[in-house]
Formats: sequence, C-alpha cells, structure tokens
Amino acid sequence: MARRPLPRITNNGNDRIVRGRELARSAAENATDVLHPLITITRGLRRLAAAGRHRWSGTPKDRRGPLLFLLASIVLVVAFLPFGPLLATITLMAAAAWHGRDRTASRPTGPDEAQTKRLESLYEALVPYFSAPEDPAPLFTHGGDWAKAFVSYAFDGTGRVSQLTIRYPAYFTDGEAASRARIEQLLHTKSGRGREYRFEWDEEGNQLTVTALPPLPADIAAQHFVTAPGETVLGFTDPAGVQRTLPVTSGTDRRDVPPVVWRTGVRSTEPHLLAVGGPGSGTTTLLRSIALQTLRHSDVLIVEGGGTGEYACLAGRAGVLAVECDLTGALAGLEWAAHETERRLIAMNRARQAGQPPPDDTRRPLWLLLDRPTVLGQLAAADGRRDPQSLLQVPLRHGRAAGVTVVVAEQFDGMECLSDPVRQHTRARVALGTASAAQLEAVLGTRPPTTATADMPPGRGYARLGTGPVHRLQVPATPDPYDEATSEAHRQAVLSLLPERIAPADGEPSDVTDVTAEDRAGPDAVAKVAAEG
Ligand SMILES: Nc1ncnc2c1ncn2[C@@H]1O[C@H](COP(=O)(O)OP(=O)(O)OP(=O)(O)O)[C@@H](O)[C@H]1O
Repeated sequence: MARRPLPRITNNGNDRIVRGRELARSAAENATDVLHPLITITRGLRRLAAAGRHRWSGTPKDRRGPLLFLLASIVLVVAFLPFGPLLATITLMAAAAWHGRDRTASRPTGPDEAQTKRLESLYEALVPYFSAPEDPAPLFTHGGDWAKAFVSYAFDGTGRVSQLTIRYPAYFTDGEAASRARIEQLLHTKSGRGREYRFEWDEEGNQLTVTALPPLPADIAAQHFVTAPGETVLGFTDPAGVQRTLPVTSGTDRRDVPPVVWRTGVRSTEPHLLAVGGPGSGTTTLLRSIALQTLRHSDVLIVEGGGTGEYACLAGRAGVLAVECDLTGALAGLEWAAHETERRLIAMNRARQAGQPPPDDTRRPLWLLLDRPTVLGQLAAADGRRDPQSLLQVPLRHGRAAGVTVVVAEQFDGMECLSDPVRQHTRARVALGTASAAQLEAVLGTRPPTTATADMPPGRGYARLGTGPVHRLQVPATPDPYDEATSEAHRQAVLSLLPERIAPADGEPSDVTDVTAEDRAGPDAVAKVAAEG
C-alpha cells in the first residue's frame, strides 16, 4: 500500500525573516571585504583634505598668494611631464591609502604573562578537587590546559582575578555544601584575600562563577528614606541582588543605591525580624535605625536588655510608648503589648463581621523592639519571675493580622536562650559582624554565597527575608546622638529624624503598668500616661 507523504511543516514568517537577516548580514560582510581598499583610500583622501584645509587656515593671509602660486606651478609642471598626471594620481592614491589605514591599535588578546601564571596556579590548585583517576579524559590534570577549564576571566587594575568562570566535571559533588565550601575556600585564598567574593554555582551547566565584590558603601548615615508605609530599609547591598534603588545623600553627594527593604504588615510573609551579631557589631544601631524609620507611621515600644541607655534619645518622643530598661518595666510593657495585640484582633474581627472598616484605634502599627531580651530572661530566672520572651508569643503569632511587628536583637552567644516562638516567627533575619559559617547558617538558614571580609566594619553583615536570597548588608550609620564619640554630622542626622519630644527631657519614659486591661484605648493611652508620668 502506497504511503501518503507526511505533510511538510510549513515555514512560518519568522523563519523567512531570520533567513533574510542572515542573507543581508553575509552580503554586507562580503561587500565590506570587497570594498575595503576603496573605503581605506576614501578615508585617506578625507584625512588628507582635512589636513590641507587645516594647513590653509593656519597660513597667514599675506603668504596665501605665494603658496597658491607655488601649487599652481607644480600642477602645471606635472601636467606637462610625460606620464605626469598618471604618476601624480598613483602617488596621491598611495598617500591616501597610507593615511586611511585603520590606526586603532589592536587590543592585546588573552592574558599577559603574570595573569597566565595566576590562572595556571589556580588551575593546578583545583586539579585534586576536580579530577578522578577513573576519568579517561580529565578536564583538570597536572600540566593540563587551563584555557579549556576557564570559560572566562577578568583581572582588576592590581592584576588580581576579578571574575572567573570555571567549568568542572559533572561528577564533582556540587550538591554537597562541604565540597563547595572547599572549592570556595581555595579560590578565596588563591585569588587574593582581603576581598569579598561571590560564588555562583550553576549545577546544571557544571560551571562556577567567582566574582570579586567591591566593598559596600559605609558612608550612608540615617536619613529620610523614600519608602512606602510598611517598608523599612534594613541597609544597602549589591546592585545585582535587588531590583530597586533609593536616592540617598552622603555629605553633599546624592546618589542611588540598592537597598534591602523589609515589608511588614498584613501581606508580609516575614512579619517579624531577628538580628544577631557579635559585641559591637551594630545590632543596637540597626534597631535605632528601624525605630527612626517606623516612628513616621507607627508607635514603638522599646525593651533594652543591655541596660546601657543606648535608646535614651528616643525616650519621651512622640510615638515612643516606652523605653524599658529593667525587668519590671519590660514585663509590664510586653504584657500590655500582648493584651493590645488581642484587643486589636478582637476589634478588627468585630468590625469585619459587622461589614465595617477596622476601627481607627487599631490602624496605627505597633512595633516592639527588643534589644538582648535574653539578659532580662536570665534576671527573671534568677528572681523566679516570668521570662519576658514568653509574653511575645501572642504578638509574634497574631501580630501580622493585628498590625504588631516584633524585632529582636541578640548576640550570637545568647541565641540558644531565644524562645521557640521567637525563632519560628522571625522569618526576616540579619546577621552582623564577624561570624563563623555555622553561626551565619544558624541565623540565616543557609550559608551566604559570599566570603567574609577580614575587616568587617560595624553594621556590615547579611540579611535574608524568608527563604529569599542572602544579601550582603551595610546598615546606615545611626549612632547614639548622646554618645560623645559620635561625629557631629551623624549626631545632627539622627537628631533631625527624632520626633518631637512630648515628655520631659530627662524623662524616664512611660510607666505602662498604669494602663489597665480595661483602659486600653490603643497605644495613645500609654503615650498619655508617658506624658503625664
Ligand atoms: N552601620 C553603622 N555604621 C557606622 N557605625 C556603626 C554602625 N553600626 C554600629 N556602628 C558603631 O559601632 C559601635 C557599636 O555599635 P552598636 O552599639 O550598635 O553595636 P551592638 O551590636 O549593639 O554592640 P553592643 O551590644 O556590644 O553594644 C558604635 O560606636 C556604633 O556607632
């Protein structure tokens, strides 16, 4: 039986366009090859004419007549010589061809001797990790060809590798953190310490890209950041990491920088934050920066476990419900916050069931900022009293719906004293200062894709929102304006952001214990008590 031919796949318009483009491109390339001498001579003639014009305009007017006469005589002589015009034309074309040649110096291709040595040494160092005796055609072998393994490379001004893409064999265990860490450690050491590197593993393509990162800007101080309500700038990061930039001022310089913006509120998937760092790493500064930003739209309750008075500048300010530094005050403040969260929830639910918008006294967000609560927990345990962290359970669990945000700052050595609800519900994470890989992993849930710098400035670290990528982070400088070591510019920057003072300056802040459960007409009631106290 004769088979019917299969129907041909019809060419669509796109194929024709692509083929047409290819034809046009190859025709243009061929034409350029053929016309190249003509193009060179034309370019040379143009250059000679330009040089002649330049010479003519540079000749003084009184000498132009004799010069013209000389030129005319030469032309006349040449015209009457046997083969004169032909020889003159050939000479002119030769001169034009000489002057019209492409003078752009051909750029050196490939690395120079020192760079080749560096690449060779990197390649040799990688051989033990990227080779196996059973491999019949190893990509990495001693004395092998590094050019086959290094897909692309770049060097900085100092001759050190600034970018390198490495092809590795498919059998390399790139899915194992330990194997990757070994390679990263080796490349970090061999490419030059003192810089930060980003490692991007393309497991599908068996390629690793190493990029040297410039330091993050450490000159940005506290200021009014252009953000929407519910957005808080944690700090600044690499341009590749985020999709937006913020205009900032640094001295007289205005520029756009990429921020790490944390969104809170009903739709946030990371409604609470945990910041962990070593001593002096800048966690208090981060909390101060957050407080100054949120006070524009929210009320803030601060609990300071360290008891060093580093939030004194905020005491008695509009919107600051209390700055609690002792256990009694912290317990009272957090108990109020737990009740307030419940009150808001109930009021909002009732309004929703009645088909009404949420009541006004539930709309202003409430922030609870706790700096080193585990210190207070230890005091409470010694005293046989309640751990202040236990009072965070309701705000952490229901805070998102009730407009209550919890931020906890702790030191690495106090991490194991953090309660389970704090660990579970703080899905926005920040790790500041020098830390081991294990410490960073404990805070961020994964290892950062960048190496640490030997010299971490204060406020430098990493941020991770939920399960998102880990960003390098530099917190804006927001020092204590009452600290004598604070520079005048930074002091003024912070003072200018403080809300107006509504309680006496020495104002031991509010005493939230005065607010009873029945008297909870919103945070304003506490603020009123603070003002009266
Ligand atoms: N982002 C920053 N930019 C500039 N300086 C900073 C930054 N963060 C902190 N600092 C400076 O580093 C020092 C320590 O900061 P901070 O008190 O915030 O650290 P900490 O983590 O709370 O430490 P500790 O708990 O030991 O007090 C301060 O002098 C502060 O001004």
